[in-house]
Amino acid sequence: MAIRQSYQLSKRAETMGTEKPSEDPFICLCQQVAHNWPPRRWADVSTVVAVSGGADSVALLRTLAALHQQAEGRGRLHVVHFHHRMRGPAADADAEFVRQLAADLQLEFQLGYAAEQVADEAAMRDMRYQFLGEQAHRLGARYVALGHTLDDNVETLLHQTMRGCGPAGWTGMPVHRELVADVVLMRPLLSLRRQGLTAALRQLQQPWREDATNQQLHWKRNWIRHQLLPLIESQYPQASERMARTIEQQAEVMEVIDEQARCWIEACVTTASGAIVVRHHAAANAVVIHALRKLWDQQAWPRGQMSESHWRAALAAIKANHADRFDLPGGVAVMVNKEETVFERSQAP
Ligand SMILES: Nc1ncnc2c1ncn2[C@@H]1O[C@H](COP(=O)(O)OP(=O)(O)OP(=O)(O)O)[C@@H](O)[C@H]1O
Repeated sequence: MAIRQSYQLSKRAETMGTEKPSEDPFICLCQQVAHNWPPRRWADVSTVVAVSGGADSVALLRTLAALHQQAEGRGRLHVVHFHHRMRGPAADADAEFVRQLAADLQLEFQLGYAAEQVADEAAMRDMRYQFLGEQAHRLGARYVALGHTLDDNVETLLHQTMRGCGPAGWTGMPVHRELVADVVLMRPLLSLRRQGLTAALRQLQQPWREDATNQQLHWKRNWIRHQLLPLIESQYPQASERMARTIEQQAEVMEVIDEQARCWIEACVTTASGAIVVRHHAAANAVVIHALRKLWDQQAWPRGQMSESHWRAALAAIKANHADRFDLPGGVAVMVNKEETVFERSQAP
């Protein structure tokens, strides 16, 4: 299988990089990815490709493998799968599927296991990212590539909006960011629709694994994917692409707010271990609330229980002109004086 695939890919590669979008779904996908992330930027350094076995990351792997082969780069592609120790035999089958796919593509394969079982999605993701970062360091890889698509970003936007996030929750996932020192996390498929990926895989006759949880509508994210978005798109064709553009614009707005928040902190805030002291000074509400979130993170104060109304209370304290005293979640005491507001966290979480 490896030889046949290699022949097919190099034959396809001859037509890649041409300006006109190909009608061949796989070549079209390769063109789009090469446009988003030109192989000359990554083919000479090593990349870890995070493959769950799902359609998106399988399409990512097939595409990067084809482009890498065409570019004849000096770097290596390493296929990495993380086994969460959840979902029993189905998870074993995912790992075996990815191992076999890597072997077919004649690529190196690394398998990691979660040290403990955790059901929480965010904790699972943290463990996975930690493993990916460790592997990238160990293998000397410059990039870790993930298979997130435009659909993932739009689903996140809807999810965050309905949970009442602030403006920071509308910025979506970035195309790239630092994962750990010297390793960049890349999302080469972030501007692409999922259906284009599955069309490419069908055309290649490349199977993928259906995640059992993807089929269960009790996870809210999957309800958004399978129920809500199709309903929205039945009335607003192209709604996903439009929402994706909104995400990009919102990310630009957040850059401005972030810069203003940085200046406001510099001008009005003094911090010490366990305390944030804010001299009263007018600034736009969005800037102050964003600055407070940044300050909470700098202090490593928990903000899981800080709802929008708590941030608003903190904002009102900073803008108040009378003495006051109250508590915020996470053991943060707020003391308002005439000139300044002090946020102090003395007790352990
Ligand atoms: N168990 C895993 N091992 C390695 N990489 C993973 C794993 N789970 C997710 N990823 C990476 O993170 C990306 C996003 O994960 P997410 O859970 O949203 O995707 P998925 O629905 O499981 O799979 P896919 O995106 O491959 O269809 C995947 O595209 C893949 O690159």
